[in-house]
Amino acid sequence: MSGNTFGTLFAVTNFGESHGPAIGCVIDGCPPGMALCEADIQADLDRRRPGTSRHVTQRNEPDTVEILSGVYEGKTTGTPIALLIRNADQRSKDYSAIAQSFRPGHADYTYWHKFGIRDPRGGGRSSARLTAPTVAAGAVAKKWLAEKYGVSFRGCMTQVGDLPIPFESWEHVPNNPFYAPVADVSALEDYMDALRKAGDSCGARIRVTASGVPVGLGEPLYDKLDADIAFAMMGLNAVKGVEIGAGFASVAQRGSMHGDSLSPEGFKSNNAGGVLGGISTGQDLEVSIAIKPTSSIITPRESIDTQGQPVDVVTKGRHDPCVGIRATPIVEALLALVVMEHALRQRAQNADVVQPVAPIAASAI
Ligand SMILES: C=C(O[C@@H]1CC(C(=O)O)=C[C@@H](OP(=O)(O)O)[C@H]1O)C(=O)O
Repeated sequence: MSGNTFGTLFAVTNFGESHGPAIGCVIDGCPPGMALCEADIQADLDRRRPGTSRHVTQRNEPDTVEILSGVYEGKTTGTPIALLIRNADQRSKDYSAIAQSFRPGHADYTYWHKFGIRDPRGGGRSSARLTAPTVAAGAVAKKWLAEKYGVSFRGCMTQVGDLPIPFESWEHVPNNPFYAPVADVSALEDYMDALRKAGDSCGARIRVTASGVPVGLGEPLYDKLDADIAFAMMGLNAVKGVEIGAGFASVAQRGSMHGDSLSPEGFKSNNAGGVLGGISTGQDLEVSIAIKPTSSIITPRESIDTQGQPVDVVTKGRHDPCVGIRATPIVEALLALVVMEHALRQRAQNADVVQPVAPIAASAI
């Protein structure tokens, strides 16, 4: 294994580089018989694609998906589904000045040492552009999970840099370029405009939830549902932290408060984030991630070149001052891939298990 395939039963192999001819993925293990067309996938790709506001990279990629295999007469056939997204707007000369040096905080340094060779154009394989195939695969998983179990996914930005974003309503999320759950995003716009002017970057916190997840998904020990969620999230570029449910706040909670009380009507809180003992409770899965500031910035920084000599690094080109702004659809897709994998496992092992007590309905909290 070389780290390019996610999942076993629903295995997604990602390929390509930011400035190569195309990027994409092959999904092996999608159940047959599901209606699937490009439009089902394109909607999520359009939510992630670059160049859609002044707050993100100005690289203009249509990110049009082509289904090359695995679908016949509009239905999945159970064979590998190959999804292709052509690169259309590369500007590789922006990278010539830093081809022989390392951007502080970037994978340039580790790729060079690991492989002894790297494609420096647009970050090559380490580019955030490689999140597009993840979103495409996630859209396929989301569709199957919605049709089979009624699972739905949504996410939002809850902090940009040092500016917390209060939660007002999910309704606002599709109406602004930040995926912020607030009606008025002027404070976020001002924050990002000032940051861009300063030639700097910032991090973000993203929340993602899955609703309607059946109780019982996950494994007791090494493949816990929450462990796999953390594994998936840490596989996303720039992620430095993952929280499930109350997360780090649970350190300061008392047991009398943290444990979610049960009633015949449902759970009374969701500190567990929808997972107990590595297995889904039927409540919403609640995940938050911390994304670091983008490493490609125009502010000069101290570094070294490939000969070990000191250099000042200035990154030219078209970059996201906050990669978190476009992260929400990616994080939803990753959660969908994890739930898909565990839903297929559960179907394989426990489809005939008779519940001694019917699972309680997910609470309305
Ligand atoms: C193109 C995308 O984002 C890119 C992510 C990226 C990086 O280094 O991660 C660098 C930039 O690429 P380039 O310099 O090649 O234009 C971004 O524009 C995308 O998300 O589709």
